[in-house]
Amino acid sequence: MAIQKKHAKARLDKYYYLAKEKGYRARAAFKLIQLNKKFSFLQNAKCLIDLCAAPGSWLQVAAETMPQKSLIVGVDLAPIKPIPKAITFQGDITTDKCRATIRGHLKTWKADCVIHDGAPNVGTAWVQDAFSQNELVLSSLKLATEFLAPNGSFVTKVFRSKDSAKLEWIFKQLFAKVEQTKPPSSRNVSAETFYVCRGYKAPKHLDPRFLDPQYAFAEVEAAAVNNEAKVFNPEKKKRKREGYEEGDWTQFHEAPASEFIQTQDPIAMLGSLNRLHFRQEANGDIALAALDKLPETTEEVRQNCEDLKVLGRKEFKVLLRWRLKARDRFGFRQKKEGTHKKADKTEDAEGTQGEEVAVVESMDDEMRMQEEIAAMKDMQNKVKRKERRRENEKKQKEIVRMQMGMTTPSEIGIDAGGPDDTFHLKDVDKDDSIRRSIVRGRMHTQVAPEKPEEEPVDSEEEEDEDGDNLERELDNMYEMYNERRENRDAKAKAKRARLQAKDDDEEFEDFDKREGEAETDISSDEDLLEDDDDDDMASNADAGEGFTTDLQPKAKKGALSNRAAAFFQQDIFSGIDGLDEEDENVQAEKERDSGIDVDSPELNAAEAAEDDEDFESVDEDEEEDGSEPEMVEAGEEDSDWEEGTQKKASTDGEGRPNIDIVTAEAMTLAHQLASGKITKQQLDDDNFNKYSHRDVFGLPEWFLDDEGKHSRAQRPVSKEAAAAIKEKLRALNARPIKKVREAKARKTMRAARRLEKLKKKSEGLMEDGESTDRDKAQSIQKLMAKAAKGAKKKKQPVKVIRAGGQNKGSGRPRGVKGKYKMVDPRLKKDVRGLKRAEKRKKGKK
Ligand SMILES: C[S@@+](CC[C@H](N)C(=O)[O-])C[C@H]1O[C@@H](n2cnc3c(N)ncnc32)[C@H](O)[C@@H]1O
Repeated sequence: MAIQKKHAKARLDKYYYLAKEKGYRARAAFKLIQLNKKFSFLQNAKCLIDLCAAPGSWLQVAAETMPQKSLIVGVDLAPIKPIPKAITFQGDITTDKCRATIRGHLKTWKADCVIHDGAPNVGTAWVQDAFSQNELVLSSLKLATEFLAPNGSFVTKVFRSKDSAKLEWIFKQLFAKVEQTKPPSSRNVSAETFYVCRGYKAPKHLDPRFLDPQYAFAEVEAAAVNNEAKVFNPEKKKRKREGYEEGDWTQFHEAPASEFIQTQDPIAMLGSLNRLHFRQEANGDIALAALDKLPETTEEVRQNCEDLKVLGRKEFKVLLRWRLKARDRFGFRQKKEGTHKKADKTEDAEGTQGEEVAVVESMDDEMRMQEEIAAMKDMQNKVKRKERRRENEKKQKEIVRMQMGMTTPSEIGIDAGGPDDTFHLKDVDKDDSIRRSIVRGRMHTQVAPEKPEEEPVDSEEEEDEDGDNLERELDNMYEMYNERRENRDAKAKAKRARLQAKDDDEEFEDFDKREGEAETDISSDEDLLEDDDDDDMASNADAGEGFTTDLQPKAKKGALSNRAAAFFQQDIFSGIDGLDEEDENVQAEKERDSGIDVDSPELNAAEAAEDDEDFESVDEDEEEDGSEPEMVEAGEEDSDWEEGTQKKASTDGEGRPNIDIVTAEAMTLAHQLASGKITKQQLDDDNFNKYSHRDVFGLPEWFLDDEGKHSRAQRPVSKEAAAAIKEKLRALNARPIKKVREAKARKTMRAARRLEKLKKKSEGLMEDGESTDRDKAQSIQKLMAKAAKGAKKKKQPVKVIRAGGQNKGSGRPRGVKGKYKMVDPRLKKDVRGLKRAEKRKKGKK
């Protein structure tokens, strides 16, 4: 079964992004918002206690929803960064110390609301998690009973388990109204549910057992016990969720071994008892004494009787055989009842037909069958697992080999695909959205396999789950890495925003409608000019290219990316000097470029070959005779959009394409074409290289991102072309961007103001009749020196911060303003040492 990647992405759902946008510390904020929307417990609360409040999103919601001057107290094991209008402290809600601290903060107040979203150290066994979460709920309820005002509300998270019913029962004893709900922002996959308990009854006396987990969770009804399963399949232990039976408070049960011999239901005894004993009671049990002395009662039998709970199938069999033999000896083997009980062949052979042996023998049959089935299943799973592991290893090796340049991606595609490919590229081509997702490496895309897969067996599911977990972890880590990178680097952020926008068809349509309205997700001019290096594959998909055919010529493209071109077409840019100047320059360069006499058909071929380059062509033939392209590709709309804008942007008055060449490779290629060094046919042939049919299906995003950066066709670059492009870029970079120009203008303005001030002051000095000319000259000189000093802005020193301790993570270290530089502690010490040594050296000289 293919590993699904849906989980990692699914975790970053809309609430995650919404929380980020709204400034909440966790997406959990929406759970409280939604709970409060339904039950309105916050609006009128004047005092609230948030138990298990870190990182503090519930406190944030409470602070903004509750009336001004409310008292809000939050506690958690983890520290909580300060929140306006809330008092927070670190503590364990199960301790008396925490209770005392809350009491200290509340003083004489009573809480109108106690909210609890606690989760223990989740990640161990589910049952354990649920149990300790429920214990935490009881602890929070205990605090609630102490601090809640009569009629107050208690809102808590509960993990659904056999104990949740018990908890509900307890809530109902203490509150007038108890409602269970799961807000939409709580993930469906999560076992959590929320109880909103209103109208606290504030009983004068509360039996402490109510809030004691030992009692509280002990009275759950037991389910019917399946003794057969315990005996036939003792290795498969079921989770024990039943609790104690009414009136049966012990977990240990024993019976005399003689009872086991006499009983008609030996399975039930073996399934329910802990021990079969041979102990003689006061009155004496003759049967037991006889049994004790029987030669069949071997040491092995005795040992098995000691602890039935630890026995396996084999040992149970031994006991059941022993029972039959003993019954034989005592002479109470019974007639076989009914035909449904099969007699054991060996015993039948001895002529014991009609005797009671059915249970054991049928068990043997049953067990044999079960064993066989289990063995077969095991074998099957093992083979599958082995195959899968081998395939993964092979694929991994191939990837490494490919990274080392020892193989081609297409080889990997063939190997990984194998004869039973779960999908076909052509199918994917048919659906544009799927294709785009796949190109981005999103394997969880909804490619519906033609044949529904068989229901996987349990063990397989577990295995896949492991794989999924690993995959999810990797995805999360990659996502976190990307986030950190984006925080540091605005360019990366802009790039991501651009990619996301490209991914969204609606955005494209909208953009089209607006025809050049502002594109807000592009943050800097440089970004606009920069063309994506590493999203080539993605942009190919967006441009409507299929996986199976890449031969159709693409839409043309100018020096600026489409978005950049559209961006700069906005009215707001029309009056800006620099940008107009830029346009003129670009135009001038275009004219210079179009000096290369490139006729369109050749150009088309060149651009078809330049698959990975920033250089695309208009389909001249199509434009002239209006004929339809031979192949209608998926994603046609997008490419239409691209073509439309491109055509407008880059044809001159006479309908000839204006080609602006922005890369050295493209320049080299254009030169080769123009000078006849290369023909269209050769270009076509060149286009079939190891990069042209890259199979990206099933590859994770991080891998594709990296591949996109490095694994691409290397085109020849001539020295002249490189120099020409370099020159062009230099000219482009020489032009200051608007912000720089503005800053310079501000500086000039400030200097002019200072000069004006100086003038006024010196005029005043000159008019002073008492001072001599010399004094006046000196004063004016002083003023000028002062003004000159003021003009020189003090350069802010760069603070050197040691990494480690509190400054472990990314982002600005606490309490540091201005420029800073993070260094390795060792480095800092070493540099200091060097400086000291240098000083010493100088001193000696
Ligand atoms: C899901 S988080 C709470 C999120 C919080 N409601 C928010 O909106 O930010 C669960 C918290 O329970 C806390 N926790 C678990 N056991 C605790 C205990 N015994 N005492 C205090 N806090 C505890 C954990 O430290 C964790 O921060």
